[in-house]
Amino acid sequence: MEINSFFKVLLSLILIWLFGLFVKLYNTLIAKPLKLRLALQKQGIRGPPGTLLLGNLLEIHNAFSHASIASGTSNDFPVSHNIQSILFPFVDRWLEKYGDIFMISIGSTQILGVAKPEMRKILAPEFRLEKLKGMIKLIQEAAVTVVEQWNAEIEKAAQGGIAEIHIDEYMRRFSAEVISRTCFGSSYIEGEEIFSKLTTLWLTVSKNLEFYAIPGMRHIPTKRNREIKALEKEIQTSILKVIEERKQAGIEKNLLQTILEAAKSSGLSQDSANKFIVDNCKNIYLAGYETTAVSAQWCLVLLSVYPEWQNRVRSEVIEVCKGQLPDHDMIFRMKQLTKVINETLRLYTPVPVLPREAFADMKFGDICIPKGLNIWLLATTLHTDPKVWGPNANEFNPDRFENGVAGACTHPYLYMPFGSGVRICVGQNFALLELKILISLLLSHFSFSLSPKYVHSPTYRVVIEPQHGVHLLVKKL
Ligand code: HEM
Repeated sequence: MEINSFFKVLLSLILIWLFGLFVKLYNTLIAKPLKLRLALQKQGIRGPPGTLLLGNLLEIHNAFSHASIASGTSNDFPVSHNIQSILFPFVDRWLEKYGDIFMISIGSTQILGVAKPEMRKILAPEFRLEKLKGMIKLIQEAAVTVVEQWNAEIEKAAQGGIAEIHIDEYMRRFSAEVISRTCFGSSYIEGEEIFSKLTTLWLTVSKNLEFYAIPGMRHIPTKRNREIKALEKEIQTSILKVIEERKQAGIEKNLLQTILEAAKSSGLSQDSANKFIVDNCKNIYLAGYETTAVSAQWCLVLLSVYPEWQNRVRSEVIEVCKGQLPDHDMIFRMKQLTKVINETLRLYTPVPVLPREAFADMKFGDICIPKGLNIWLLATTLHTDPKVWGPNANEFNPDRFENGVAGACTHPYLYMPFGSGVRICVGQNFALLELKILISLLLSHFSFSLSPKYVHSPTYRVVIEPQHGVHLLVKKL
């Protein structure tokens, strides 16, 4: 009898739990998206029709899978750099059909939010100008290492002083070394394991990026989700190991120490403090690693395709640096280099979509944004819109930045390689410094052109990157 009532209670609890789960799923997957859609429809905002549960997800997925790759060898490099039409053709279609603002539905979870808002307060001062000046030496050293390695490759090649260099790993190592040393006081070798696992994590997540936008998708125990979980655990262990080693070595003042102090003063339990530390370290590695490496790759590709610009920037570097390593003041004076980097980040912006979620009802101009709505700012669309940049919007023309960003487009906020608003990239100045020092040093030592092996095919795997990597023919000057 007692056992019977025990099972009855258990059954009732299970039923209540199942009912709760059903209500929650119904709300998240059906009621909430429908309510948001209706609120937008009432204001005349339209979009492609989608299915009840998946919205436009399958359409986006198919478009991604069949996106035509802009394949072209070094000899037929496209004059137009309209990567939007290659990578996000459906966006072009929807813009044409539904206007500048359209709605799509794919659920509401943001999957790769890079830093917690409260960490901004801690991180932002770490990248202030005076702090950056202190980082220059480390960046210079990492850039000099790339020069030495390329020199060694040229010596090895012995083909009239020209080497074919696959630059991807060099750019990644440079970026990783700079972040490891400036932010964490460890060398790339110590952090190598973390970077390689992060890259694997990155690639695993990016295989079906759009599906992870569905609420709860990450928690379903699929094979891929289990792989992701295992990798995250390994990354956590590796980061905690580096932190422990740093502690024992008596850490100097660096970003890691700032994060540790913030965790200590937050009054969190040991487990939560560890999670806080690991999350933030992971975010810095993720946010600053691939983005910088891939920007350097695209910049070198474009300088190879446009030798007149390569010569123009090199002349400037030689004139400003006079054989010295580029420092902060010299970098400030390099106008041609700044223009080329700006143009690279416009056409091949590494982060094409900036997601935002409205935490409260808000109004933008005439549009009422209901609480809970996800807003995606499509940087690639904004960066190549002829209404914003003029009829040559898809061409490489660094001179458009002659009078800065404000002079190049109809509104400076429409240029957003580093995002915009309160969550703008905290590492923006740091990244620009890294890129300028590296590119100017490479230009003063080498000339380069695209190797016949290079195939131009930008692809989107969390950042926009060259699908088959970049091979350059590099000659010592
Ligand atoms: C060319 C290189 C880089 C590009 C293109 C880039 C781009 C971006 C973008 C688009 C965002 C999102 C901003 C928004 O949502 O408005 C972001 C956020 C962030 N970036 Fe970067 N980034 C680069 C390098 C770096 C570096 C080197 C670091 C640090 C070492 C860094 C640290 C961060 C952090 C911490 C955030 C999160 C800020 C927040 O959410 O409050 N980034 N970055």
